[in-house]
Amino acid sequence: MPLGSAPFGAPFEGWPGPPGPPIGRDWMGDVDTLWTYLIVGVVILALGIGFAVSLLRGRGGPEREVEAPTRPAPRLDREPTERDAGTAAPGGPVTTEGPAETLPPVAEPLPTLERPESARGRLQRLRARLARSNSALGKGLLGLLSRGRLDEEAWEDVEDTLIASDLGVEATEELIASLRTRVKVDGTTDEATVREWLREDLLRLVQPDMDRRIASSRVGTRPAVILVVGVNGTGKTTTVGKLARVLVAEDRDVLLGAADTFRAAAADQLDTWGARVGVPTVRSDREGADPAAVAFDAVKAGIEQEVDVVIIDTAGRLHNKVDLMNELGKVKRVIEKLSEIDEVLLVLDATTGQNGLQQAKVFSEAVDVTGIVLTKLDGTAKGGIVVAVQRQLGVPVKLVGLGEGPDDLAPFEPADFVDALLD
Ligand SMILES: Nc1nc2c(ncn2[C@@H]2O[C@H](COP(=O)(O)OP(=O)(O)OP(=O)(O)O)[C@@H](O)[C@H]2O)c(=O)[nH]1
Repeated sequence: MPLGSAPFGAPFEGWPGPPGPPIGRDWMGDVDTLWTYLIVGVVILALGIGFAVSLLRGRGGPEREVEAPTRPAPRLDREPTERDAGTAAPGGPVTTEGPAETLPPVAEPLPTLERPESARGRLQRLRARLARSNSALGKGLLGLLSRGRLDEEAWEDVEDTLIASDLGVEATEELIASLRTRVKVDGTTDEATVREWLREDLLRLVQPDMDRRIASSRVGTRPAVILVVGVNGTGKTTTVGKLARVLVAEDRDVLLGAADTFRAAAADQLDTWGARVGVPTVRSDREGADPAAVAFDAVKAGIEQEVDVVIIDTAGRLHNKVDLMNELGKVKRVIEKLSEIDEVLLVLDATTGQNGLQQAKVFSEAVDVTGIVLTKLDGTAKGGIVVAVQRQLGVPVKLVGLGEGPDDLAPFEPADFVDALLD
């Protein structure tokens, strides 16, 4: 068969041709060879295209992984904080549940953490506020006692000033009896001397020997647990936030529990306070969730994350006293399934006077109050409430709120307090 008439075409001129019998002698053999070349060519082409495509896709690889992670990141019930990234100082990074797995990097910028003011000396800084609002007590007493001859009318004025400061009847009578004796024995009304008497007597009434430390160190293998209670509006949530700052300034690793589920905004408020200093908040997304369950979760997280102290905010607004007390009792019982409660802080608004004392009585019936936080002492001339509430409950005032600023909560120091009253 002539070359040009080969049914499936012929090799180009000069094509050496495959080894074997000469072309054209066995056309069936030629066709087989042609098919072999064709198939090999197609396979090589396909492989080449496949390789090129995989190279191109390889360049876009990591971005695809971020867009479509194989498993969602473990969910935190809060905004991520610096601790989640493992960069916070005390206590190391917060761990989350679930098996260790490399997760895609979080692109969100980390919040800048604030450095709270050291707790020491805070009352000194805030002393002027205390002195300003309580000048009626200090200056009034000094003025009365050093004005010369003290007749019955003058002593009645002293008594009225003390009662008006919410010192309470019993403490007022004690103080007047002591002052009368000193005036009688000494016979002097020199202002410096009278100031010193008052200082001594007031300090004695404030009971400087009471233990005002706040449980904030780990107990064995578990964190200290602080429960914060009080009527709504007294400054409870604010106090929990400020207390977290006091403890962070003392290098404590803190975790907050938002068990005030009655008011949804309270959890957000707490979250914000915590995030500012890198402290995580355990909360529920559901308004009206069971506060005992949130408190339980918070203590559980605190144990797992090996923090130093868990502080739990509670609700203070319920339909009636019985509801409130039942709820607090339940929160307490449920926490105690995991841990003892080391501290129950009762927050009282110093401006509410007798009302505050009544609240103190009710709360102390439901939980064992171990310390009092007196808020809003900056806005009242009723510094005497410190004495009255300590006497009524037999527990110390441990902290005082002296303003709305984040570091306006100070450990209560009796001597500084009395000095401020007499400034
Ligand atoms: N002047 C002054 N204001 C304070 C002080 N402590 C708290 N406050 C203010 O009191 C108001 C009420 O505070 P919250 O912390 O929301 O009160 P709460 O007791 O948690 O109230 P609920 O969450 O409704 O139960 C806020 O405006 C605080 O800024 C303080 O020591 N001095």
